[in-house]
Amino acid sequence: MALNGLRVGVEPCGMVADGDAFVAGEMERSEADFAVLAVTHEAEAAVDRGYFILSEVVVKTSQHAYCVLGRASTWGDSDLLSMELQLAAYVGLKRVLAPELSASTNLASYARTLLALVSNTAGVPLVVRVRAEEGAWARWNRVRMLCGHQVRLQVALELGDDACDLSQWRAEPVQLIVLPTRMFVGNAAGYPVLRKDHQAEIKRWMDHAVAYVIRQSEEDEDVNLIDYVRYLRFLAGTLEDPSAAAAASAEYRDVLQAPLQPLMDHLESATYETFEMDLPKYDHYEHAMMRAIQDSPQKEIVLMVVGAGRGPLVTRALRAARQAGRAVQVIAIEKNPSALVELQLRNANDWGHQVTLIRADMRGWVPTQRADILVSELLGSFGDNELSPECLDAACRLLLAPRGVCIPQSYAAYVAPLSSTLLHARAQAYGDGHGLETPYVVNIHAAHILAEPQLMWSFSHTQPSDQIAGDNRHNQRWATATFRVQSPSLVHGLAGYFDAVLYGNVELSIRPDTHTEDMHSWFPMYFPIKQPMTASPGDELTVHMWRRSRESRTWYEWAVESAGGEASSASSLIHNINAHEYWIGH
Ligand SMILES: C[S@@+](CC[C@H](N)C(=O)[O-])C[C@H]1O[C@@H](n2cnc3c(N)ncnc32)[C@H](O)[C@@H]1O
Repeated sequence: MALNGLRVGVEPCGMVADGDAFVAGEMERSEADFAVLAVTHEAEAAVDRGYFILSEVVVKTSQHAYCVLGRASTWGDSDLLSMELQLAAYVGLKRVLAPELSASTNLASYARTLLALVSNTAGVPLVVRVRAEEGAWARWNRVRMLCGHQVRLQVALELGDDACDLSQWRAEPVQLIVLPTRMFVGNAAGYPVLRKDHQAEIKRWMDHAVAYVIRQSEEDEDVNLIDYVRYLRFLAGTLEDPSAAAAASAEYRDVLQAPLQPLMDHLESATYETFEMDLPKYDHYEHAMMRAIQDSPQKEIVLMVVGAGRGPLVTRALRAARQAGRAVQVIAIEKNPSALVELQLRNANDWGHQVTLIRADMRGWVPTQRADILVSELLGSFGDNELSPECLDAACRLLLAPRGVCIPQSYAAYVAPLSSTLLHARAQAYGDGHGLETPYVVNIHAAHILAEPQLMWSFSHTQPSDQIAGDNRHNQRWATATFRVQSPSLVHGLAGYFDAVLYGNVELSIRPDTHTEDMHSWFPMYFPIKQPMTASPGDELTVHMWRRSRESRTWYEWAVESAGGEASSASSLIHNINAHEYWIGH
């Protein structure tokens, strides 16, 4: 089952005389959701006249506007295109297909016409038709750059006989996948089907918010479009159901969220509830605690959960102790006073009053006895971005016994360059135009990750507590990583990930290649860059990243440089210098 509802349209070959009649007749008979129809009959005479006469117009009324995608006249008079767009806006068409962008198109003049059109006509986005072929992406990229990344320019990608890698198109505003009928072959019963490689490609797109257009090729004038429409619906029906975790996170696809600040702010009960639904995360914690309890040389083990929230790790600690068959005294420390109310409730109802509850900031509480095992979950999407290093340094100094263990033992942050028109546009629109120098937590979907993520830095909590420095300078970092670009791309920023060693070989990861199965607590991070950067195959992209700290603030700064030979090197700004847009409060 597709995560997004499948919408299939038909585009008849040749001109349709009456759009309304086509929609009510052939389109409905083909079981399509919409039709692609010319707006007018290329009526150049209308330009001098200043208006269209009825016989020149295909879509005459707004009656069927909801199920018609307009097609502009072939390249020619830009005044005619302008009149067509006005008419399209008038009858309420939601989009208009622009003439094809091909190898023979003069890109500058094409871009100028499109930009003039979308700048003049309020409300009707233009969809640029491109064939998926060598050089197509570079042409589109030049046009959208010339148009200043206009968000009302979108893409209709027409597939052809050749199979080519379309992953870079997933970072683009592709609204339509066009399938000419000549791409189909006949099966044993004579019905149209797609080749295996085309099927696989179409299925990949079915997980994205695109619609499909069956374009009737000239040689297929007599075919029954209903067979093609039904075949696409059949293909969608063969998709596997998404896992529960994928279904739960689907509604957050490409939604930008400000990262949580659990140290500076007090979280709400509903936020804790969302955390608690991620059972695989707590299973891993329970396993790590059980192993640490088994390995402990102490007779009576003291286990502290620092930052206990509403208590899911406390429940798992008690279970781990039972499974290990060892006597464990559990102490829960939480600074959020409201969460402490729920902790008391659970202590009475579920834990038989056996847990000691402390309302305190772990950085300042002095215990009467120290912990043999100190458990926390203070991890953000970039590992250290919820200030786990700052909190655990202090907690290890104050609370941990000399040979005690900290769960997690260590965690590391990774980045990869990313292309995503959608994420960049959303970051640009975020926060009154200040949104491009701040990171976001986002379920990254309409994007192309340009290379394998690389390590930026790590933090470890395995050193003896008396060797942890009292100031925070040792938690500052500066890292550089270089990536080799494989395909022509427009870099819109960085994807950030983390992994963590909880204890021994019990690990958590949100890196795409090592992601902990079905864990959904953490979406990746997106660090935008203000000005997207073009990169060509073979170019090197160098990412610089800083973790800086001063007084009660910690923040990241980041920059990207590209080098493709002397003449084609470029550098982004160093983003968020001195925390001027984003910081994490201590
Ligand atoms: C990400 S939540 C995890 C909560 C809980 N362990 C869970 O798994 O649902 C982090 C918790 O740590 C608490 N916290 C953060 N910094 C703290 C500090 N310095 N001292 C005590 N609690 C802290 C927050 O209030 C929050 O409840």
